[in-house]
Amino acid sequence: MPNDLSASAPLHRTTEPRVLVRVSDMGKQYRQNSPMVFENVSFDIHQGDFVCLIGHSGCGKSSILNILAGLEQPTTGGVIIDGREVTRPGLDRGVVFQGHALLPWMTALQNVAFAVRAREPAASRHAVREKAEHYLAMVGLAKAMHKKPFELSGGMRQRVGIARAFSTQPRLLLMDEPFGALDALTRGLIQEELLRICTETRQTVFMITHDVDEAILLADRVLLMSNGPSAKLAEDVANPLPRSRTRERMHHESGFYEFRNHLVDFLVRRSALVQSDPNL
Ligand SMILES: Nc1ncnc2c1ncn2[C@@H]1O[C@H](COP(=O)(O)OP(=O)(O)OP(=O)(O)O)[C@@H](O)[C@H]1O
Repeated sequence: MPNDLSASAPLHRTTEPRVLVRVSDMGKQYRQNSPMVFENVSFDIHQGDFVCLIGHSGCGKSSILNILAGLEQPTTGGVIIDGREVTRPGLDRGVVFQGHALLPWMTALQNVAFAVRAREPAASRHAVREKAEHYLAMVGLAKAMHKKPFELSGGMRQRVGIARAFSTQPRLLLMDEPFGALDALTRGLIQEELLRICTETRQTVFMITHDVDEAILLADRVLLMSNGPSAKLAEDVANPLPRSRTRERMHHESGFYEFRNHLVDFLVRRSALVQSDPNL
């Protein structure tokens, strides 16, 4: 099983893609005299990559995502996105959290249009509406766009959040357990939609998940964090399955069970051992 922190390019690529995100030697401590939550975290994300971050509760996954979003500052190290250091939130990054965070008094269309307007303040009303409609249709909500959040199911609300994030055409899409609150069937449907959209638009994504099968379906690479405090990025594993994977078929792909066992074994065993022996 690949386990190479220096070579972060996924398998199945012939030319080296452009580095979009560079995280260097990053660490976070929330209070003086408290332990570092995580430290020495370094990785690259290439243009068009879908990268998932997995680790046990409290190892600092959301903190890392919040630093990439510019919502938190790192204690050590930093993040460069497209040549610029991240110091604050920006429209070059779209964020989807577990809670949908939609504006409750606006319809789905108005919620997405609001984000499009923020990105393109000079665009005509017609252009903004067209774009918002396009992204809602992309997530299968063409017929529900005039509904307000309380009139939508949890899965539909999360789709609006995804449409809103895509509508600003971010360089980097950040997702913090976006499907954690959804039932398994809805989650599966949205996961496949997301993978299709990301492949079509070559969207670069950094996503946190607790779900190993979700990571296998979506991620080109899986980053594995050891347990905190002082958590480390222990492994950077390329997904051996081709991008054309689907939930239905991926179990039959060669390498599926080896990859899955590798990830599960990390979570149940190696994540706790990394502190004492980083070679495990
Ligand atoms: N704003 C904050 N102020 C102080 N401590 C914080 C803050 N945010 C996170 N922490 C602490 O940092 C540690 C890591 O939290 P974080 O949410 O990043 O972990 P996580 O891996 O995403 O956890 P989970 O999987 O449970 O969501 C925790 O001990 C948490 O209490």
